Amino acid sequence: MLTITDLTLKYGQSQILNGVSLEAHPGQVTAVMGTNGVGKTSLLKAIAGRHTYAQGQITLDGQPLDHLTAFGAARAGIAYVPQGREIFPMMTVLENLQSGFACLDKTDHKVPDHIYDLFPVLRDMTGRRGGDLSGGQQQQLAIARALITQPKVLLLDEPTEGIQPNIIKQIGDVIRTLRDRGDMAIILVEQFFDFAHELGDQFVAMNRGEVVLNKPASEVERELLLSHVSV
Ligand SMILES: Nc1ncnc2c1ncn2[C@@H]1O[C@H](COP(=O)(O)OP(=O)(O)OP(=O)(O)O)[C@@H](O)[C@H]1O
Repeated sequence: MLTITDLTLKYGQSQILNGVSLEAHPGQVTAVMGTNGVGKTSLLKAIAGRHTYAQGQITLDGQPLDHLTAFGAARAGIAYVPQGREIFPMMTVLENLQSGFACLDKTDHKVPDHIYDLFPVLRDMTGRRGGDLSGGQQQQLAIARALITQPKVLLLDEPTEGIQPNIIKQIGDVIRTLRDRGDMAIILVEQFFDFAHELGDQFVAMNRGEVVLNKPASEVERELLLSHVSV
C-alpha cells in the first residue's frame, strides 16, 4: 500500500499542495480528480521523485520513500506515465520500451511477454519510430514502458487526453486488467469524468492543493463527486 501523509509542496513562494494525505491499495484504482491547476500533476510528480516537496511522508508497504530521486522511486516500484506521454519520437517502439530498463539490473533487461499481450498493437510495431505512432498508440506505448519495471504502484496522468474513443476504451480495459491482477496500486489522475467514475474504486477530489473528498466508490454519489470536480 502506498501512503501519503500531510504532503506540502511549493513552487517558489506558491504553495501548491497543502497537507495532502491519501492511501492507494493494491488491486484498486484510486482516482484523483479536480479542475485544472488544483495540484494533481504536482502530487504525482512528488510521488514519482520528479519534484521535491517541503513536508510530509511517503511510504510503500511501510517503507519510507521520502525525497527519492526519479531513479530511486522507479527502483522502489513506482512507475509514472506523465501527462503528454513523453515518448521518444526518434526512437523505435522497442527502444522506447527498453528505455524503461534504466533502473533495472542487467539480468532483468527483457520486455516481459505480458506487455505485448496487454498491447498487441505494439508487437507489430517494434521497429516503427515512436513519433510515427498515433496519439492513442503513443499512450499505449507510454503505459507499456512504465510496466517494464513490473511496478507496485502505477501513476497515470490524464491517459485519455487527446485520445480517440476506441483507444480510450482499450486503455480502460488495460487499467481494469492490471487492477484485477491485484498486486498493483493504480493512481489515476483524470479529468474525463465518466472514465474516472467507471474505473475508480476510491475517489480523491482536490481543490486548491487540498483533499476535499476521499471515499470508496461505494460511498460516493455520482452527483456529489461531480460537484467536487466541476468548475
Ligand atoms: N514548474 C512550475 N512552476 C511554477 N508553478 C507551477 C509549475 N508547475 C505547475 N505549477 C502551478 O502549480 C499549480 C498546480 O499545477 P498542477 O499541474 O499540479 O495542477 P493539475 O491539477 O495537474 O492541473 P492540470 O489538470 O491543468 O494539469 C498550478 O497553478 C500551476 O500553474
